[in-house]
Amino acid sequence: MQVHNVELTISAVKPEQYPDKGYPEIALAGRSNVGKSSLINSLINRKNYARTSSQPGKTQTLNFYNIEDELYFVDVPGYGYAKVSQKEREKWGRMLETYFEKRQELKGVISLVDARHEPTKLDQQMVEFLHYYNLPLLVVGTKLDKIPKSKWNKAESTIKKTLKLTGKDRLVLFSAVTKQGKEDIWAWIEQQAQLESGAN
Ligand SMILES: Nc1nc2c(ncn2[C@@H]2O[C@H](COP(=O)(O)OP(=O)(O)OP(=O)(O)O)[C@@H](O)[C@H]2O)c(=O)[nH]1
Repeated sequence: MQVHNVELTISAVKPEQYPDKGYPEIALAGRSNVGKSSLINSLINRKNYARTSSQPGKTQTLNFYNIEDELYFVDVPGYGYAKVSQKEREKWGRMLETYFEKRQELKGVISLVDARHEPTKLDQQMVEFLHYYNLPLLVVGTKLDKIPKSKWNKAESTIKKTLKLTGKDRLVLFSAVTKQGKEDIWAWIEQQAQLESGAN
């Protein structure tokens, strides 16, 4: 997709605030600092649209980005930030459950993991949760430029094995620096959202 127009429609905390346009939605989830804002910025060809932060886990809202009046990217707040209280964490869990369980417009979830390391317990729990709701899943292994090419296969198999990915799930390794993987990610998004494909 050629992205020219992007707009942060709403930062929502409850379903009444979700947009009502009916566009397909692709959610992006991952632990704090995994590279989610960088991926979103790469996908929409912007340098700094989605905020890349040095304060991990700040956002506790679902941020709906309107992409070309065709779909929404839904930026799910990062998990695994130690300084968040138990109460905040429960609130976050309930917000996600409500969204993932009930949202008809949700067509797929991109779950980000750091390709340099074995996925964490929280990464595993997120994938279990998405499997439970039977949501189409694309796992993106980030920061690929930080791994030597000779270790890419190993990184892939570690992610697949640790997250117990099934034949239905997809895995793409990605770098926000080299943009490797970007086209495959867009192809998956267009397929899930049933958009016509086009060069980006
Ligand atoms: N080398 C390299 N660095 C990356 C890549 N992606 C992200 N980073 C860096 O990793 C750090 C975190 O990236 P963000 O995109 O802000 O991560 P985030 O997941 O949005 O973080 P939160 O805002 O805390 O949720 C930043 O310093 C980025 O520059 C990548 O593909 N390669």
